[in-house]
Amino acid sequence: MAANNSFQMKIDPEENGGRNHSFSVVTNREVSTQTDHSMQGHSPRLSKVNLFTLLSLWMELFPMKRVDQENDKQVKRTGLVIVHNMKITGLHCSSSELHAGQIAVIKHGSWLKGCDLYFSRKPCSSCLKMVVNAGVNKISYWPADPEMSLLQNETVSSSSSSSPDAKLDANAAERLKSNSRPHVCVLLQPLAFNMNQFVEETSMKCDFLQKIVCLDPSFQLEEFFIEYRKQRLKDYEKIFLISNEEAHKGILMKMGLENFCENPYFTSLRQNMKDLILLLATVDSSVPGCAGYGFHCRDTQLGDEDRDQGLPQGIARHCMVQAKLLAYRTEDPKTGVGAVIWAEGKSSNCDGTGAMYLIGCGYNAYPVGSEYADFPQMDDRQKDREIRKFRYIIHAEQNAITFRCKEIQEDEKTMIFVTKCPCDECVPLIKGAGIKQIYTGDLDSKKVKADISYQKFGSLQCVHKFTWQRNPEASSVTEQHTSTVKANGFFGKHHRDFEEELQTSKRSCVQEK
Ligand SMILES: Nc1ccn([C@H]2C[C@H](O)[C@@H](COP(=O)(O)OP(=O)(O)OP(=O)(O)O)O2)c(=O)n1
Repeated sequence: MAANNSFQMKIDPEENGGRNHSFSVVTNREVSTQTDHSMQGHSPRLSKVNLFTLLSLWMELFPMKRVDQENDKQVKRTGLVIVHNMKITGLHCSSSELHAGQIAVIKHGSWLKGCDLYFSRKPCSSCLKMVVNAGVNKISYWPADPEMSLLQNETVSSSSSSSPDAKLDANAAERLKSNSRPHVCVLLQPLAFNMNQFVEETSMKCDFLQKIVCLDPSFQLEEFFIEYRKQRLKDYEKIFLISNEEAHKGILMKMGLENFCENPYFTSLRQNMKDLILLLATVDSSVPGCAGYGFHCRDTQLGDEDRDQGLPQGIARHCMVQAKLLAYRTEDPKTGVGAVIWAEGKSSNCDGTGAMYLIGCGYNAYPVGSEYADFPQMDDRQKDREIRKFRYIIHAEQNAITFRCKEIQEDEKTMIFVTKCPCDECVPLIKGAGIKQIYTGDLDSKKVKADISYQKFGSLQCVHKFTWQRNPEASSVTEQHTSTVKANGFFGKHHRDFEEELQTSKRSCVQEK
């Protein structure tokens, strides 16, 4: 068994006849919707499995109201990604009243049949039995402290270890795992070679940070970025990694993952986890939640009421980071773009995302089913227009609209978050689809290139544009940065407090002066 579950081995649980294996690790097994191949010679890209895992972690951090944080301390907040036919059909997180698995059952019901579920924590037995019953295909979870926390915790009555209930729950979950039809496992893949370095470089060059540089030439980009990421990394390691290795092994044992406790598997497991956490912290830092910048509406035609329809900055940033993660699945050899569409329902619902629910998401890629080298890949620098990529690549927004999992309702607020300014091909699509708000960067706005131009965005009417820009009410970025680092203010705060502070203090839409 130990050899079969080797961390270094390429394991296909289905081929192994091992649907019920206690765990499996898939290494170097790329799963793609579109061009199903490794794109040698191109920038490294995220595997689907890692993208879903990262999104599940990120969903755990969806900005929440303070009251939700006072939840039962034994139950950890959990993020969840629901995938059907390798396409994301749900992004959720637990709320003060409901666990992520319960929300999945409420929101998706029998549509869960055949889906793969990625949890940011091993779900408790109550959730596990319901999603197993719904006929899901696969359940993957992040191998740290489970939803029903097994960590020693001062808030838990038993002082020496986890509570008896948590232990009973771990045993029941283990039994459900072993006796159930779906494959319940830990799916983590090593990142592509140089992936973290690539993400760091592209994050610093991204439209959001570059806009700050454009508007404030004294902005110390690198210094700011490194410091901001350091803090995010510290926060996320605290949430998603068990710092004490022995405690981590103890939890893995209790979750039935004893084979992960042996070396070299344990070291590899932790390294994979740390690499993914670093990637998350880096991507998060490319849309920084301070420095006086945010998504603001500068449409002078709008009244105050319309401008106030914007999302709290913490939520807007959160959705943009989702889009940024998606962009690292791009098939464009040069420019990765991600898009995610959310809608706000009429009333707040049971989900940790409040009234917001996912409509669809995507990244720029060649048409579904195409193979690498089926289509041209060159850009404008190539004189021969025949071999340029632009007429072949499907844009992030186009994929998000095409493969949406829910319909866009005329009477609801639907919002698209896209990591790059929508081009002239996409602007009419977004408007025609009934999307009411666009959150994006406008660095490329008004640009005209030979095969792609960004002229229509500026004059787009009837869709509110929330572009990344300086909040006119905030002090300069340099002042803020210096004072925050010196005073250890924002930087020293826990991410959620920080998000909350942003939400309450700065409502988004502020007219550019
Ligand atoms: N809102 C947008 C904007 C662009 N794209 C995609 C379509 C192409 O895959 C790629 C084009 O990006 P650029 O306009 O930046 O063109 P290049 O990739 O050639 O880069 P540049 O001209 O900046 O060097 O991005 C997208 O999906 N959604």
